[in-house]
Amino acid sequence: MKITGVELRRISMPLVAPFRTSFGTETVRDILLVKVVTPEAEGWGECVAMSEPLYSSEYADGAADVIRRFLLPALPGTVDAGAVGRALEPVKGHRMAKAALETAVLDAQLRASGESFGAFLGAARDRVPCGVSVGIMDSIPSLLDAVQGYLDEGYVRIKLKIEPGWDVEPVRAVRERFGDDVLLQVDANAAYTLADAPRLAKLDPFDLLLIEQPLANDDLVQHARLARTLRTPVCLDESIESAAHAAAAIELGACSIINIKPGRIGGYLEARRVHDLCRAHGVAVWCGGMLETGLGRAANVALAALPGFTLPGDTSGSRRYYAMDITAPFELRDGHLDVPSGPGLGVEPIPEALDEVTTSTEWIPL
Ligand SMILES: O=C(O)CCC(=O)N[C@@H](C(=O)O)c1ccccc1
Repeated sequence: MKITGVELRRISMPLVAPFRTSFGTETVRDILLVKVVTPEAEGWGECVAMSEPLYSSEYADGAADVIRRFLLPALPGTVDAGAVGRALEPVKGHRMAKAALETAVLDAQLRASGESFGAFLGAARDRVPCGVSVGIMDSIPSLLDAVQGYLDEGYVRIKLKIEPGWDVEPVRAVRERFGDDVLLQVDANAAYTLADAPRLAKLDPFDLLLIEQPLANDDLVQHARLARTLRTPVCLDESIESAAHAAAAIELGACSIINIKPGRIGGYLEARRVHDLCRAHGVAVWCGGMLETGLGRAANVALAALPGFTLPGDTSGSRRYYAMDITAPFELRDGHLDVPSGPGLGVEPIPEALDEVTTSTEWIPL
């Protein structure tokens, strides 16, 4: 496709409630959107980088800068989405920025050809079961109220954020209140060290689906040592930034489940490669979330419909995070979200909603 130009747009999306993790509390999501304009169609990509480099080394201002100064100049005049990754290889890292640009090119291409994201990626289902991520709360009673509300909404899996001092007790309280049949998992966001292994082993009796990213992002060897001591399966998130990382983690026994977040991994094409690799090794995958708007959510729901996504993902309804989404809201139905079937992402930003949350736009002609 010949790219006429690219719009970098920043939006500020207030969360319906503070979302606390082991690395900070989000109250507003500052998001970089990338719009690729071609003669045939426009395409959208949502950069999942946070406003500060606390989840990973990337952050929204940095992503905009690297796209503006290095990624766009690296794109050939006419480009196919499958060639974007190769064209951007000389730039090291910046996977979330690359993912947003590649996704926007892919979306434009698919809108022009009339193919949906799900059909292109190889979706095997037309709806996906939805889990929900529950932040660290001020008290056990407020946690139980939140979990009750999400179960009432129909979520099929509960993920609890944990950190030292908020781990065994909240898990025990949820099990005691809601029973053993609720699908339950925890996410530490790298808040522990190997010295905490005895503490993490106290989670084993609660029959958790998994414990996500207990240790440091860059330490597969220690995760492998920890995995050998725990009964609860170890799942990696931040540690897996490519198919090569996934292969190394599987080889080392560092995890038995992987959370696939296309932005973290460098795009939906690499995410599919991780999916395919894991499926070949019998490693279950599920689709993670980064508080995406309906644009990123549409792409994630399409990805989550691939056959190897055998665990419910963090593909929640729009209202989990936003009172007003910038697209038509994703709404849970019987604990599932429908995979968009229209061309490309299958959703469009609603102009009025987008204008309301836009804090800056920048047009870059190519
Ligand atoms: O449902 C969602 O989109 C959020 C799921 C979630 O918990 N994301 C976590 C994570 O570590 O996976 C996160 C939150 C905020 C920022 C980055 C990551």
